[in-house]
Amino acid sequence: DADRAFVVCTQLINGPNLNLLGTREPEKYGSQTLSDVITQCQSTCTELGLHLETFQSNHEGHIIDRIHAVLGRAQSTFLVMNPGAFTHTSVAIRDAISGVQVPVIEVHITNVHKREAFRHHSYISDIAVGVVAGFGTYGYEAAIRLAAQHLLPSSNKV
Ligand SMILES: O=C(O)[C@]1(O)C=C(c2cccc(Sc3ccccc3)c2)[C@@H](O)[C@H](O)C1
Repeated sequence: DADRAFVVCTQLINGPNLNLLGTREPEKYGSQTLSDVITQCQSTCTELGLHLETFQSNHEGHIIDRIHAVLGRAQSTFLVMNPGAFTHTSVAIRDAISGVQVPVIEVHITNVHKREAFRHHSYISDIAVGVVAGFGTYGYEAAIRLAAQHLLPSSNKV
């Protein structure tokens, strides 16, 4: 029916070093690999009737190209993004997000506000819908569920 035509796409974007997730510092970043995170996100998206596309890069420009590319991929898209260290450095990624005008939920595995001072500022947070930080890799699933509740037209028809 008409509702089924409404495709909502979750774009999961991970930044530098996150390809190595789960291989070191489990006390900080947990023991799940990025592949485990993607599997969990796919399961959550399937449960919520969302499409999922995933991307990870250690290169700022490639992340920017991916942000540009999400335009026109679906009738409705939102970004779940862990920019990694680019969170604290990249005006260019901020500008790319502003340019595409797609809602973003910023995710951090660690609570960046409990870490070094240079991690306390984000170039993304004030243009994001919201931020999930400090809940480990569950933060990704939480962000998808929050997006489904807060960003998508209400699915309960009266
Ligand atoms: O907490 C995060 O998710 C964060 O975005 C992730 C970061 C980060 C930093 C180094 C490595 C990794 S990923 C990783 C984890 C364990 C072993 C190897 C790589 C993420 C930080 O740069 C950020 O300040 C915070």
